[in-house]
Amino acid sequence: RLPVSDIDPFAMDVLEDPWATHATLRDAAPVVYLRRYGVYAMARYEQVHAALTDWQSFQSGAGVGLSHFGQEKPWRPPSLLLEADPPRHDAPRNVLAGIIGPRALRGLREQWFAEAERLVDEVLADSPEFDAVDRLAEAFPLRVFPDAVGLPQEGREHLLPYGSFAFNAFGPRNELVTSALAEAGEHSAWVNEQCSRESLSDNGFGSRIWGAADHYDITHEQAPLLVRSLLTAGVDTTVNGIAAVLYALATNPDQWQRLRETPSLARVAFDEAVRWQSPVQTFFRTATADIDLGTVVVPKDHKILMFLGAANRDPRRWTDPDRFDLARDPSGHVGFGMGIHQCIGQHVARLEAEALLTALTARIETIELTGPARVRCNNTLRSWQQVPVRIRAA
Ligand code: HEM
Ligand SMILES: O=C(O)c1ccc(C2CC2)cc1
Repeated sequence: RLPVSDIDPFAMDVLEDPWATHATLRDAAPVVYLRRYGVYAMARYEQVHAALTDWQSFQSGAGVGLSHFGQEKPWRPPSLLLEADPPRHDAPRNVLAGIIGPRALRGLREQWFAEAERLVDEVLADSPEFDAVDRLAEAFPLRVFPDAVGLPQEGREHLLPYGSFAFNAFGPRNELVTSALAEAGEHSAWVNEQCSRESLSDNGFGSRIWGAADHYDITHEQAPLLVRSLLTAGVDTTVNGIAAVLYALATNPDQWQRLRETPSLARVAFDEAVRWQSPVQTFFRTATADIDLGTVVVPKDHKILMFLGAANRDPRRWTDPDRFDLARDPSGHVGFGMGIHQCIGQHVARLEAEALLTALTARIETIELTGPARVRCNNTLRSWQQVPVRIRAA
């Protein structure tokens, strides 16, 4: 018998505090039918990992949101990576891998570390009490990433609201989407404009994408969409990943001290925060045929909702999963996905976080929460509105 649930994972109270709902879904069954949306949900690590690594049965080409692109027109032309399956997915993926992969980022390390030190020095020169989202989590990615892409200075304020809308748009057309529709057109127009060759400065990620088209690795028609992928996925994600690690450290003083003693744990701290908070909480797939999952057969063309955040806290996979613990080895988490679509920007994200955490551990003795942290509800992102902290300089 198919376990059915009336849970609404996109309800505001669940988006605000999803962890109990995740536990309910994990414990109900390996696969649960969500009657409200007519989709099949997976919240355990085993099933989520299996679906992420089986792109032939669980396709991305019909969209990775609730909407089925074969039944509804997408709000924007589909991504050539996120919303494409092999073979169409292959060349765009290889091109981006060569531009934002770990080797390609070596030239940015020194510059981003210096930029992080400058930013932390500025923050230290101000009040010891401040909002870590505003002054660090948003400020740092916006200082280094648009320049690395090669964007002009003006209009960058469109980036966060554009990303926020795009992540809301993967979910149902609830109030989070309808309330942002009016302004979405303006943000989208600006983003699309920045993807053209003439908008992008030389030697950035953007101009390198156009260069790949000159070498016939992709077509010139595809180039702007690859730049759009960077602008859509490259900002809100790192902002909320950094907010997550700052929240984790401010609420776990013992872990902050451990990081100060061993600053080389910075990258582990970031990945453990991505596991613990899962900035990207959910994604969908679409069944390419009837999929027999043992307890359930998912009919062809039905949507499957994968709870990455729930899988990352599954006690069947993780010891003491709800604890942020730098002694843990977080590798294998699905916070960056898994398989052929695994986050291609994870190295950019890790470098940003490592640069900022290194600057913070060198200059700050303690960091602690001075009030309740506030979540900004989003259909896909675990997004922080405010993380009020007090710091003591080293
Ligand atoms: C903490 C930061 C980040 C998180 C948590 C994150 C999470 C994810 C996840 C879960 C996926 C898999 C989507 C799927 O399987 O359908 C993904 C894919 C992707 N990410 Fe990230 N991401 C982050 C940062 C970035 C950055 C900084 C960039 C660009 C510079 C980026 C670009 C992409 C792209 C282009 C894909 C699609 C890859 C493909 O389909 O082959 N991401 N990301
Ligand atoms: O290619 C894109 O436009 C794209 C948009 C959003 C993401 C989320 C997973 C980080 C990834 C790619």
